[in-house]
Amino acid sequence: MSSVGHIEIQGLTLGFKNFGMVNAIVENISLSFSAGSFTSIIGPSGCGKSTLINAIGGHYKPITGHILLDGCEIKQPTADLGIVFQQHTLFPWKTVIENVRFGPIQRGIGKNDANEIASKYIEMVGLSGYEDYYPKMLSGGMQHRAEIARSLANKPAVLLMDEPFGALDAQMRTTLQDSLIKIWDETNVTIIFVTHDVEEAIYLSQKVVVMSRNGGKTNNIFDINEPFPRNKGEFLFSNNGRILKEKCMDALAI
Ligand SMILES: Nc1ncnc2c1ncn2[C@@H]1O[C@H](COP(=O)(O)OP(=O)(O)OP(=O)(O)O)[C@@H](O)[C@H]1O
Repeated sequence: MSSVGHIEIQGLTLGFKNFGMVNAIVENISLSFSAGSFTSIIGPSGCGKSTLINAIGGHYKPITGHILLDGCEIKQPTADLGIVFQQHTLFPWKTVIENVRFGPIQRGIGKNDANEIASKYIEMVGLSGYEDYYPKMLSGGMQHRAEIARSLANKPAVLLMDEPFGALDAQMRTTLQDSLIKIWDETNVTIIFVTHDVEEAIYLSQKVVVMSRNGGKTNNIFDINEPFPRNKGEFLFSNNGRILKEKCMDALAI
């Protein structure tokens, strides 16, 4: 079990100012993500999933309430909070290894050590041999792998993922899902994963949080008590898998 990466959300309200008025998106939610856990967040479009994940990443300030990482208030983005988005954010003018070692070098780590760190995570995501490729020379799935390696190279306590596999075809998605579970197992990082795909949420996570249409309420939280490693096909079509899927779909319809 990991000792770092515990996120605690207390009475959180998030919103945006429009014409001088604050429009609350997420209202008074409280949630806990234990250190080293894997949680998925699902919910209807526009309910505030991305807003919440960005706030956990230190990009939005709460209107009220608190977001704590291991007991300390999150006030700004830090290396402890890695974020992977659906859209690619790799530097196009840098190679894979230059992208991945960027964070460590920014943190003052020497080039040789940064290369070693980068190589470790490039290998972990299955991109060995592509170190000197530029992003445009990689497929969409490979770019996602490089993004994940770049986040992991900062040794974050928490990895926040906002629909990272949303734009990929089904086969690539399954491959990356399996890679992610392996990476989670190897790193013990806390993962908070936003997705539209109920099956993806159930397959990957220990817990699924369903946000509601109004005020992003999180009253429906389902524990996925299926041991890892999971067999995707078997689990999703098992009685347990089907019941969980139905429960999530019902909660989404509220
Ligand atoms: N920068 C912003 N300024 C004003 N309103 C915003 C801003 N960002 C998001 N919103 C609004 O906040 C609400 C929630 O958006 P958010 O992107 O968090 O939803 P979501 O659940 O992630 O949606 P989707 O599933 O479609 O990605 C939306 O109504 C959106 O218009």
